This record gives sequence, C-alpha cells and structure tokens, in this order.
Amino acid sequence: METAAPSAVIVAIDGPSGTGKSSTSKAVAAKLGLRYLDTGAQYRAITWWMITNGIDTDDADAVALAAGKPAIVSGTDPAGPTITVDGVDASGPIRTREVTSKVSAVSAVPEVRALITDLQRSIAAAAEGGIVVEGRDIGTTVLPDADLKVFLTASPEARAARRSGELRGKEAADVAATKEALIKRDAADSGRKTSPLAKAADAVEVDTTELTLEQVIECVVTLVEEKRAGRK
Ligand SMILES: Nc1ncnc2c1ncn2[C@@H]1O[C@H](COP(=O)(O)OP(=O)(O)O)[C@@H](O)[C@H]1O
Ligand SMILES: Nc1ccn([C@@H]2O[C@H](COP(=O)(O)OP(=O)(O)O)[C@@H](O)[C@H]2O)c(=O)n1
Repeated sequence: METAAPSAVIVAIDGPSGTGKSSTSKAVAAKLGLRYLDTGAQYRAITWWMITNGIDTDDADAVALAAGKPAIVSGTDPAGPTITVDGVDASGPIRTREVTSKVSAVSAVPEVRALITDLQRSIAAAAEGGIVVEGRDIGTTVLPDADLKVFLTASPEARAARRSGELRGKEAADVAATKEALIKRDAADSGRKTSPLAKAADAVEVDTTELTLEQVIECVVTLVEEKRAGRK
C-alpha cells in the first residue's frame, strides 16, 4: 500500500446497520476536509449488477465467477458521494429492498471481498489529504493501519426506528419488520468466514443509542483531532 501524505489522516468507521456510520462519516469528512468512502454502497452495487445480469445471488460459485465483470467507481466527495456500475449511476437502485435482502450473501463470497477490498485500498491510498472509510471490516481487514478506528453500536430498537423513519408514511408495524431484517443481516455479516463484521481490538466503541447525530459527529471529530495533535 502507498504511504499517505504526513498530514493525511485515515479514519475507519465500522458497525452494524443503522448505527449512524454513513451520516457520521460524511459529516466528519466534510468538517475536516477529508474524502469519504461508503464501502456498503460498493457491495450493494456488485449485488445490483448480479441481480440485473441474472446471476443467482445464492450461488456462491456463479457470483465468484462473475465478480470481476462489473466496473464499480466511487466518487469520494462527502458533499455528494457517487457510485456508478459500468458507467451507469447506481445510487438509486442499490437502495432497493431486493438489493438489501441479497447483499449479505454476495458480500460473503471471498472473491467478491478480495476484489472490493483491493478497490477500497487503492481509493484510500489515492486520497492525499486523508479519508473516512465506513463499513464492516475496515478497521480489521481493509485498513488495519488506520490512524483512528471507531466502532459504532446502538440497540436494535434504536437502529430499526432510525431505518423505519427513512421510509415515509409507513405504519409502526414496519419497525418490527425492519428490526427483524436488520438482525438477520447482522447475523449473516457477523457470522461469515471472510472478514466478518467485527470491532478491531484497537477501535474506540461508541454506543449511539442515546446520542443525537450531532453528538456522535462531535465525538468522532474530537477523536480525529486528538490523533492529529498526538502526531505533531
Ligand atoms: N445518533 C442518531 N440519532 C438519531 N438518528 C440517527 C443517529 N445517527 C443516525 N441517525 C439516522 O439514522 C438513519 C441511519 O443512519 P445511517 O448513517 O445511514 O446509518 P448506517 O450507515 O450505520 O446504516 C439515518 O436516517 C440517520 O439520519
Ligand atoms: N465493509 C463492508 C461494508 C458492507 N458490507 C456488506 O454490505 C451490506 C450493506 O452495507 P451498508 O453499509 O450499505 O448497509 P446499511 O448499514 O446502510 O444498511 C452489509 O450488510 C454487508 O453485507 C460488507 O460486507 N463489508
């Protein structure tokens, strides 16, 4: 891996769904002038490509064979992150319920992880001023030498309520369904063999259940500033 510029800071933010990774990472990157990478969007993009190309996402061999075909490109401006697949904007289609229900199976395939991990490392190495990278295995596997590792957690109830809040005009029953789907995805992501969702031994754990988004952002900004001050 290339060495980043001395002032560059690499921040890894991991945790399960709905803990606030994307919102926190984007805001921290914008405040500190860093780039931003949503690695979940990359796994969603490859999953969307598999679905649209008729690959059975439960067939690990078929997924492995096709994994190198799509060209996935991530734009890392925290004010407007982008993702394209073979030149087509995929930011909308990767958020569908179908992709969400199939992404854990695709992301568990070792060949998929190897390709996406290489891509993530090259994006981080190219971010001269530093970057915030969020996902599930950034601190443990993708960027084990990150300057700061944060692991966000929150109760399943809080996470489901946050996710349901994004679905406008839905009934309370959807919170229960969302919670069930979240727990299922957490179990699949934590239980897979290749780089499962896990807290790195040297990560700072932040439970966001009782915190506002602003408080979480301030907490992470302070942690980054402390790291930067310690390096001077
Ligand atoms: N601390 C918080 N308190 C309340 N809502 C939050 C908090 N953090 C994030 N949210 C909201 O929860 C939803 C999920 O957050 P997101 O950043 O997408 O989580 P993740 O990337 O971990 O899945 C968003 O609508 C976001 O605005
Ligand atoms: N570094 C990462 C990031 C995401 N993923 C996979 O991608 C899925 C979608 O990630 P995401 O961050 O978009 O999910 P949400 O937290 O936004 O719901 C996860 O459930 C994992 O299966 C992964 O395996 N490794």
